[in-house]
Amino acid sequence: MKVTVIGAGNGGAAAAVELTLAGHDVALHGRSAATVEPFLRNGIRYEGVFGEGRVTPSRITSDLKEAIENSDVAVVTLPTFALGSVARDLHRAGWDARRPVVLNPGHTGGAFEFDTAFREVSPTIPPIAEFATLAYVARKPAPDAINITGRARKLRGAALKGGDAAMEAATVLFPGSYDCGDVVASDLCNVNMVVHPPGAMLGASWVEATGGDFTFYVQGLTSGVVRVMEELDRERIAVGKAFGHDLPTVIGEMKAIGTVPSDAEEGDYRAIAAGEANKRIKAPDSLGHRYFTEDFTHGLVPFLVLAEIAGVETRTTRALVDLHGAMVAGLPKPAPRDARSMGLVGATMASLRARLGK
Ligand SMILES: NC(=O)C1=CN([C@@H]2O[C@H](COP(=O)(O)OP(=O)(O)OC[C@H]3O[C@@H](n4cnc5c(N)ncnc54)[C@H](OP(=O)(O)O)[C@@H]3O)[C@@H](O)[C@H]2O)C=CC1
Ligand SMILES: CC(C)(CO)C(=O)C(=O)O
Repeated sequence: MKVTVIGAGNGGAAAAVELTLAGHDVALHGRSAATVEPFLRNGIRYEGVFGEGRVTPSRITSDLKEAIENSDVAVVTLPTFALGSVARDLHRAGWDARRPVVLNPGHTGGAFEFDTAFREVSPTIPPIAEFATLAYVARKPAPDAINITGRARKLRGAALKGGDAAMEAATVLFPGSYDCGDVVASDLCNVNMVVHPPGAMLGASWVEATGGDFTFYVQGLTSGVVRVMEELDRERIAVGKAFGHDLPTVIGEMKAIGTVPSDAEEGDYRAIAAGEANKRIKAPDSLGHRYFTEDFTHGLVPFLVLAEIAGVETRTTRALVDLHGAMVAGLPKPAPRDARSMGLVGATMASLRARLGK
């Protein structure tokens, strides 16, 4: 397939490596010339789950128009606070309603937000599918390199109404991904909104005092953090139930993904620290890190929107969101993914189901 990967950070570089190795014709787009330049010079050096080597995608560019020319499908692999602006940029660059878009990841409400932003600028909408989480655990050790320490074994995805072509493309491009049938189920299985906020919030002073010089799970996932995480997860599962979904615990979901050991008990939240890809993950270096900027405003906030539609009380989630709001007041941060940006102002169960095509 001719595929444009939008985003040249950790996930985008990892996707460009996997898709190129699989024989797809890949164009890689990064918004900054400075970010794509090292890849242009040397290709993408990779190590980890796909072995070691260097790949050179067919095109590497910071020009979006050039990146999407003749492309069959776009894979958006960016921090999810970028999805609204990317939808508008894609339309301006000439992306039309016939070509599918895969959000890898969409996290919670990504497809709703992308769809809403695209509708603001275009009367016709491309097929849109989202993954609940990124297909990888990956970090750039150098500007021209990517270390891919994990690749999701099973990757939950779903498409909005009219988005089947996007989900079909997603399953071809990313083996192991599957259609869980409903965007709300995919939204509620964003593992990052469960595994990051409790430790980030309760460890915030340690983050600020040390600049994140501790391991987020091995050291930071203490008993108190686990108890808050369990409560948050209970609320997520209750919201799922109200929507008719029998969701696994976050540990069950991570077992399927492959980021906690397969023999872990579904209720053993400490098992996250035993996951090979998680063991060395460092704590956020500041309150500007994505565990703070993204997983509250683009994880828990859209989760609260869904909880409200479902009529489920979510006190722990609300407390985390409120504390986060107070803690980062006055700091630069992305606008939250709220009911407006998801196109869900005044939504009811019935209107939401209609939007899903259910
Ligand atoms: N990395 C991982 O292991 C995991 C990541 N995730 C999730 O996957 C998503 C992608 O993560 P990851 O790839 O690590 O993210 P990165 O932190 O690597 O993303 C940084 C890149 O995004 C670009 N970017 C930031 N904001 C915008 C914007 N508004 N418009 C266009 N480009 C933008 C930056 O461009 P520039 O170079 O110009 O600054 C930079 O290249 C996130 O949602 C993350 O939470 C989930 C699980 C694991
Ligand atoms: C894999 C995961 C979920 C672990 O925290 C992540 O988001 C990260 O890489 O930081």
